[in-house]
Amino acid sequence: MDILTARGLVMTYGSTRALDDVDVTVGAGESVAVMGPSGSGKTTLLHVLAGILRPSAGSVDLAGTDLLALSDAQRTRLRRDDFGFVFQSGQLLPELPAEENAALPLLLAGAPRAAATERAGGLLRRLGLAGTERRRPGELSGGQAQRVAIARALVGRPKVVFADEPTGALDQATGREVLDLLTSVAREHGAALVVVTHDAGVARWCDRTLAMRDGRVVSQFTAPVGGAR
Ligand SMILES: Nc1ncnc2c1ncn2[C@@H]1O[C@H](COP(=O)(O)OP(=O)(O)OP(=O)(O)O)[C@@H](O)[C@H]1O
Repeated sequence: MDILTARGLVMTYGSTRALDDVDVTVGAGESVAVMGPSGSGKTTLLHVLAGILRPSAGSVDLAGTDLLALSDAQRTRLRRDDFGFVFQSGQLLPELPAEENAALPLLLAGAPRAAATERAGGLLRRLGLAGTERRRPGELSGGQAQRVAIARALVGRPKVVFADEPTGALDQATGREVLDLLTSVAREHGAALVVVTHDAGVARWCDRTLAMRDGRVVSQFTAPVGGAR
């Protein structure tokens, strides 16, 4: 079953066609890597799929809901409830311990603190961060901070997690570890994943890789069943 379906996406900035008639579908629980040279439209695609940017043309449907037909307030709520986000560098709140950073989406949605931090703590431990729950971001390594950001992206049980170069600020070995965890934990939680990355090795962990060039999807690769997982 497809959870996210985008058709005929066009995004123009003046004379630049950042997206040029892109069709994308993402299955429920599926992980999709988006690759391509700088300027090929990867971030624009991610932002349009996530309802952050409104395309010049085309449609985006999340499980039967037309994202572009929603009001700004409805779209903001849908983003909060159904989507999780991981950015290049975690964007954690420096004053809050790891556990509360990870619990933030639940706390902002009004969940009781004990239940929210318990769920966040469980995710942090699954991500190999047992013992760091009370540390603030400044006391974590880059790889640890990104794992807190992954916990935060998943804590609200989103349908789709969007990650834009989530390992761009990490060395390659740490980056691969984090990407491996991101894909496997998203899979365990039944969340689909759309991840923009420059790391060609990422295809090992994702179900499918889209290659972009000049605003178009020029090829797609499906990972061999049972691949390197
Ligand atoms: N806000 C904007 N205003 C004008 N042009 C933009 C804007 N955002 C993106 N573009 C242009 O759209 C094209 C696609 O940009 P995008 O950031 O999506 O590419 P990308 O593949 O993510 O690149 P990178 O790997 O460097 O992050 C580029 O030519 C870029 O200059």
